Amino acid sequence: MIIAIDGPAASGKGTLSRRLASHFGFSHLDTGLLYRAVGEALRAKGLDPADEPAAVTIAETLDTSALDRDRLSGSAIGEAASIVAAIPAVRAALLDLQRRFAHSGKGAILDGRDIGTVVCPEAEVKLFVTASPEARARRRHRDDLAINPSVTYESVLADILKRDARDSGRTVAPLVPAPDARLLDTTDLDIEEAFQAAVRLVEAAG
Ligand SMILES: Nc1ncnc2c1ncn2[C@@H]1O[C@H](COP(=O)(O)OP(=O)(O)O)[C@@H](O)[C@H]1O
Ligand SMILES: Nc1ccn([C@@H]2O[C@H](COP(=O)(O)OP(=O)(O)O)[C@@H](O)[C@H]2O)c(=O)n1
Repeated sequence: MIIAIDGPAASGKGTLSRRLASHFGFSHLDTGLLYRAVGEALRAKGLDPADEPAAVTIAETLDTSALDRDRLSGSAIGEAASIVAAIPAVRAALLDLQRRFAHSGKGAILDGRDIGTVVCPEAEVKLFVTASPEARARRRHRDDLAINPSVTYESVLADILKRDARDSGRTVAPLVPAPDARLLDTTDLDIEEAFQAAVRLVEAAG
């Protein structure tokens, strides 16, 4: 079984995916880390994330064995990820490994922006996880404060809105719910409530 989980920044996709993976004994791939790793590699070389040939070369030779959310978190890398993610050849270079992961075991959960629409349109379960921009910014702000105590809620909200607009407005694999996705709005749900709601949706899909 393949479970596709898509949604905007800080909606709770990763938290939900990890819990569902452990509950159902499925493997999990956080596909945002692929784009973050490409963005971070460009930054580390002092290159512009919009440098298309360099971004494509990095994506084609990416070492996916060492993707670490802690190392790749942060809004600057998120922003770079969103810029490289709008380059069609970068997305093409990362597609095959995502599809192989999805079909590699008895069950896989992938979370990202285009899992239900492009990577795994055949997924048996598709969830589009969302929450109000303010709720998402509050959550991400709490996380970011641990790294940078002076970061403001307003700047986190602005970053999230800018990234969502770029992700939704790009021509290739935009952030949009698959027509057959179930919507899960977590604005007024805590982590446990969101998890229980997701389990019900997965079980209802068989
Ligand atoms: N339903 C929820 N209620 C409150 N906080 C949540 C909820 N879901 C996730 N979080 C918290 O919000 C932050 C962002 O969640 P995360 O799973 O990383 O989102 P995403 O993967 O969509 O970017 C994390 O600190 C997480 O613990
Ligand atoms: N399947 C995916 C996953 C991420 N991405 C891009 O990668 C960026 C970072 O993704 P992420 O899932 O790590 O971001 P957060 O939701 O954790 O903030 C997104 O803003 C998208 O631009 C994508 O285009 N397609």
